Amino acid sequence: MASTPLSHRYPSSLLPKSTQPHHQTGAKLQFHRTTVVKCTGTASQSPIFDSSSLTTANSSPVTASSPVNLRRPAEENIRDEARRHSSAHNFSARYIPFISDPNNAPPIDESYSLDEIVYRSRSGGLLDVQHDMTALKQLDGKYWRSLFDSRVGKTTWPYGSGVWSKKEWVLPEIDSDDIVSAFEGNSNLFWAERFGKKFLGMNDLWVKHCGISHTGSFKDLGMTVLVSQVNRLRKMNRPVVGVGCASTGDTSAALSAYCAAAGIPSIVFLPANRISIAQLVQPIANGAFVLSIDTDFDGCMKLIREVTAELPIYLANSLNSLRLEGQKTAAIEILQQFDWEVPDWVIVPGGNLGNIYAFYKGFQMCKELGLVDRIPRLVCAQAANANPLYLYYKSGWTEFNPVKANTTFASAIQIGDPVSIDRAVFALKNSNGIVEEATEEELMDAMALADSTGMFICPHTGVALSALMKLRERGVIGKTDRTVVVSTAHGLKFTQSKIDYHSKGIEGMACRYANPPVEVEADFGAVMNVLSQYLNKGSKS
Ligand SMILES: Cc1ncc(COP(=O)(O)O)c(C=O)c1O
Ligand SMILES: N[C@@H](CCOP(=O)(O)O)C(=O)O
Repeated sequence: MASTPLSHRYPSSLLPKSTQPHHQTGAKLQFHRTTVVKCTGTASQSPIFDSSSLTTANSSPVTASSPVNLRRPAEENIRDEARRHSSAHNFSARYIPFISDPNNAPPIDESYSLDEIVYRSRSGGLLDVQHDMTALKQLDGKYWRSLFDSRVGKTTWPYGSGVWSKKEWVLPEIDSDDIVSAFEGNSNLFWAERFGKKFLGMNDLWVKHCGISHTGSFKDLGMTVLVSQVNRLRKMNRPVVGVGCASTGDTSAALSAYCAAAGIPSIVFLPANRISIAQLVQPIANGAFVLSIDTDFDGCMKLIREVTAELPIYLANSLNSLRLEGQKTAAIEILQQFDWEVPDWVIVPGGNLGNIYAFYKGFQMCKELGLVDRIPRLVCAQAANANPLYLYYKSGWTEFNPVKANTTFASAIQIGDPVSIDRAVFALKNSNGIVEEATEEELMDAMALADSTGMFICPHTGVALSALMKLRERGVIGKTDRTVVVSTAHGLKFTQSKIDYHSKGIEGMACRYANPPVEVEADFGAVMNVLSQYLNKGSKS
């Protein structure tokens, strides 16, 4: 646990501004609570939801007959407006030790306020954010579904974000004023019609495009939560001089962007020459302090853990369970996008393994709170060059050994010693899950095939699609099974790998689906020749 007395050693310019009036510095927090929710029943009966209100999610009741003022006063911005509509609830959350075997767990006598700076339990294990489920259960599944549905696609602060539209389940106690958001989430759930039909004989295949996002990856979902909490801690005058992470390129991009938006210093440790140029330039452009270190991701992770134990730099990797609270909203969003029908399978590419647990947690919370009656089966897909979870799974969960991760085109999951291994195993065991792997050729071919049907995916999504292809081939995933593949980053971050593939420039790889450009003279006849050759081949459907 990082402690605070180091603060006096740091320049005051790096320390947070003075305490805001609405915060206390102790563990118990004070909010603008006007009423306490005691009701059960549906959303329309609750003080935090009014179905007749066009500006839903306000606490001030607006009935169908009330005059509804659709525009806020000109001098007000959306934060001011949110301040006027302070929510009323009694929801809360805290850190507890992560329990991998609830049947054999001792009673929990250890917990921490989310306002404490703590990443590990007393025994050195992982932590988990535990919500007050009793309070959340005072409202039924129908209520939560209506509330979340009412907030989609609006500009109401902060609910216009796909993450903060589920605020009560994420960080219930944070003041909306402290939230740092780019209205992330609400990402497209793409019906992969042509890919599904052509290559898999499937008609109900979907790709959740989490990478079509503010910084181009799913990391935005977790980072808005973490940076918002840091913003709050700094307003509480906690000595957080900056926020730091080790990264394979996406966590660093998200961290630097959200910190820049909030005016908080960010420090990123990157493995030298192991991330794409697009990912490298993101933190540079956003003003982060960028260290390019001559080691791999696991080496960077070790260093950042040591550094954050010494200095008041807040750790932003998914070891910090706050991140997963944001990431889990992608699972809730998938259910929402299917009108609360549960898909059969969800396939997630895995590296440091926080995300697979976040998906499990999101689905499980929806089940526990009555929004749905089951959860999907989860598949975690790894690159064969960085496959410690796959090997563990294949051993029948008997022996886990970290590996030395080899170079992979799926560079963001080149991780050999995943921090969240216990969380991932828990998620897979409790969802009747499966682990698959993909070789470099398999993942690059899958990416090329997906792109040829109109997507533009990253190699990690290629890993997930390749896992799907194998599971279809073996008949594990059926033709008509509703299946969601989670796309984790934007393909534009990984153009070099696509260039290498399409120019057939990868040693030892056939690049069977390469589509290189044809060089031709600036001459009508020459152009006509190549066109007629192309057209005679017949356009492949
Ligand atoms: C693009 C991309 N896909 C997948 C992953 C894997 O996520 P996780 O580390 O949570 O397993 C990462 C990061 O690790 C990533 O950046
Ligand atoms: N792919 C990640 C690796 C670190 O994962 P995290 O979720 O633990 O931060 C990255 O982009 O850095």
